Amino acid sequence: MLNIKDLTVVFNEGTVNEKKAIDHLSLHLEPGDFVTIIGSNGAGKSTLFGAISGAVETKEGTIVLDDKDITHEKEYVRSRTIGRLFQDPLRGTAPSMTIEENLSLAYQRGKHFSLTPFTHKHHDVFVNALKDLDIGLEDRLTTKVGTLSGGQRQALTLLMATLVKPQLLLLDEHTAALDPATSIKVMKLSERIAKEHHITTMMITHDMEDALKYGNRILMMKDGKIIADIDEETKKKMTVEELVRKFTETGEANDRVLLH
Ligand SMILES: Nc1ncnc2c1ncn2[C@@H]1O[C@H](COP(=O)(O)OP(=O)(O)OP(=O)(O)O)[C@@H](O)[C@H]1O
Repeated sequence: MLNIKDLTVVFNEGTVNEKKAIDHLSLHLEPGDFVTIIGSNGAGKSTLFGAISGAVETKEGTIVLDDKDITHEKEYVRSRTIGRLFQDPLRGTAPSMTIEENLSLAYQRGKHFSLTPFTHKHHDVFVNALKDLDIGLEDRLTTKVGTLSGGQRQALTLLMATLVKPQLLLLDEHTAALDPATSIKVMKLSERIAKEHHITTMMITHDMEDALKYGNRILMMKDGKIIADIDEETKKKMTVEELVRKFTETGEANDRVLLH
């Protein structure tokens, strides 16, 4: 479903600040894969998401999603089929608009007509989707999103990214800024939504326990390359300590490697 071949991304090319952030990286994902991505600061994890979502330019290589070459497709076009969540819960929702207005915008994504007035049919879709989130937002459709907590906002962003099923969901440390209990809730929600709708998902995390607990494959990155690719069977048998040891052996451990 996702096929990345020989991908290279270079920042500030030809200057003293030139940086090869992704270095001839190749990767193949199957439909429904949930891949966790680990690697220390500067390994190139977010840049990889940037290249896939079109936020950063690809210098070399190809990115093919469901048989379509999207390597040089504009970011706004890709955003119709690729959902992306960031660490900051303030990104991804419009604070001065209500929950219903935000969901309406998300619902129109990928459709070629402009905004239509909210209908009762849409209203029911939103209420049911919010009920399913189970965080008490279903009775608050007219609440302005800016007044929600970080966790509620991130859960809403997740819902918005998946209301119309994306081809690919990119989660970039999307629970890192939340308190531990809320983080677990949003993480479980992400896993459930991905599973129920069979959404191919890539998730960056610095939490080794989460990297093991969620998904069916782990990728370890260093210097813009994938240096370890752990399959489902190996992952199932692996302990957090073993994963941390593997991480340490590569010289990748730093103070952002979290153990609970
Ligand atoms: N817009 C940019 N301009 C110049 N250099 C950049 C830019 N974005 C990232 N880089 C550099 O590219 C390298 C990879 O950065 P990236 O943010 O992808 O790493 P990361 O693995 O996501 O790190 P972290 O865990 O800290 O988020 C780093 O050396 C970073 O400084």
